[in-house]
Amino acid sequence: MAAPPQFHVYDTTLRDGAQQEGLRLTVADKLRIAGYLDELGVGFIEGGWPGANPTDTAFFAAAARGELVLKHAQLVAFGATRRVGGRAADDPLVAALRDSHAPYACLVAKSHSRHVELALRTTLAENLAMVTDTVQHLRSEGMRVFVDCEHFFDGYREDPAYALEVVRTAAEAGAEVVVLCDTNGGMLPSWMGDVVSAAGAVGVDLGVHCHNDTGCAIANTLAAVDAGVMHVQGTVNGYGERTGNADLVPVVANLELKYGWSVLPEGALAEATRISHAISAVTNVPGSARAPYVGTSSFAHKAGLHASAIRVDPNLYQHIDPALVGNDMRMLISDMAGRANIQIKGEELGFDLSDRELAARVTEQVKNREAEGYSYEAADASFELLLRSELGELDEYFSVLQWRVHTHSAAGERSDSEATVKLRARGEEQLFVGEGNGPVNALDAALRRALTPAFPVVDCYELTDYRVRVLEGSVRAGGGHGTNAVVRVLIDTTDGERTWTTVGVGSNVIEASWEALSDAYLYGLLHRAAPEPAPAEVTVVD
Ligand SMILES: CC(=O)SCCNC(=O)CCNC(=O)[C@H](O)C(C)(C)COP(=O)(O)OP(=O)(O)OC[C@H]1O[C@@H](n2cnc3c(N)ncnc32)[C@H](O)[C@@H]1OP(=O)(O)O
Ligand SMILES: CC(=O)C(=O)O
Repeated sequence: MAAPPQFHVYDTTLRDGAQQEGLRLTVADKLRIAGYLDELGVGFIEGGWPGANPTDTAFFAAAARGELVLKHAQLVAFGATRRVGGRAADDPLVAALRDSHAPYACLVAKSHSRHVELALRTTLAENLAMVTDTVQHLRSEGMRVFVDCEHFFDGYREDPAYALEVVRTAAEAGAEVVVLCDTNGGMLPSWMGDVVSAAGAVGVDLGVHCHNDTGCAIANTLAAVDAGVMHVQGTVNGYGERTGNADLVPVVANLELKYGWSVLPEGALAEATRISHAISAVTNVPGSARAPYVGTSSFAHKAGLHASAIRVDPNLYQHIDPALVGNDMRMLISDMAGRANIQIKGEELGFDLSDRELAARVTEQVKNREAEGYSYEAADASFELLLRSELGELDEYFSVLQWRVHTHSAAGERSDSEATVKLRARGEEQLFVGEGNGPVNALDAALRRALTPAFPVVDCYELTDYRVRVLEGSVRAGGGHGTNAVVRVLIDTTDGERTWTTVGVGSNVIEASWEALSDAYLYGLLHRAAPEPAPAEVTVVD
């Protein structure tokens, strides 16, 4: 089934999305995001509210200067109907829409009689006059106009005749699409159809704009599509005021993949994951791992039974092929793994685990170690070390003979730490001391110094994240609690090109950190890009 020819996708990430708590966009951010939205292939990009704040005004000015070149999308300037009792032609915010140079304006208009009386503090007739005056004025200035009917669904439930009158007024004044807004986000999917159908009787193209306060924004948007709207609004990653707006990516993915409609340019949907993540990087709001279609967990499989079926056919436990949205299947290793998880993951890492007994042995090891507190799901690098060790393929790049760390602190002074690491690498015993502003930092410094003569590459390894979790009642702690509990440490390390995660478990944070740290160096050495030059001469310090 093809989408109706006039159907289009309208993005409001830069306007309603920016109304999210904690989200603050600069002009440069907005320009970058607009570029990504254009790559996604949306039909319209609502860039902000010119005249309402300097950033949005500057964004439209930058776009008009040619700093934003859109291949697919049309730029829309958002604003409101004119002030009560005034004239659209004299209204400074309406003037800012005209001056935005955007080809389209989208006007928010009140459509709920109680809002007109209480929030706008005017008559129902004056609100209609504000709609007519503003739409006609902008049309006469050459702009194309959409109207967002604020609180339409709540207004319809309370005073259907007035809500429909606002839709009719906007259409008669020249609005091309009248958008029904669930501003407070209180609707349910089964309530949408009747209301949209009633508005459909007006005879103008309708749109829908849903908020997620009932957790139903995407479902409500699709229910409105089923009832005949021709325009869907939403934001990438569901950004927006309170609980957010309808997340546009699952909306378009559902339309393309479930309805079979072509609503994006060919091939664009396969960029959805990259674009969603790229926009998260600009907004600095981490994307949800469980976001439909594009989350890092969207096609991650943990349960053993799932994995065993996936080994036969991945689609037995996936609703689509993840490649359709540019995502990947991931196999997780945990105490819920069965042989199949281990085999799939092992094969992914390049090992032959077809031997059932071998796979069963690794599975048992994983389960036992997870019971002690290890978490392989988050530490792929440690899983690979465990696997290599079980397969007898773990090269001993170094063996640690001894390590210790001291922390000195005096009242009122910053505490300093000193660590000593003694190890054997390339046949040489080395003893190095490292200092740091904490015991883990000192251990890292000592280990790095001890390894550098034999493996200079370690100098470029950098610890980028360090997470500690106290595991109350783990098997290893014998059910210990509080300060007697087992500690799990996860360390992310990078060599500038790839990043890997290792896990350590111990009865204290230093022991756990040491395990995660030394495994991080070992994994890095196993995967170093080029063979090391001949070991430098070793000088023993201490
Ligand atoms: C549902 C939505 O999310 S719509 C988008 C909402 N977004 C924003 O509000 C962000 C940008 N807003 C702003 O920067 C400011 O609110 C401005 C510049 C628009 C207005 O600021 P101020 O002039 O200081 O007014 P303030 O924000 O206190 O009140 C809004 C005014 O607009 C009026 N108003 C509200 N909706 C409308 C409307 N659809 N059409 C015309 N006027 C409206 C209110 O009645 C109020 O009027 P008053 O000044 O006579 O009391
Ligand atoms: C217009 C808009 O953002 C709303 O009604 O929610």
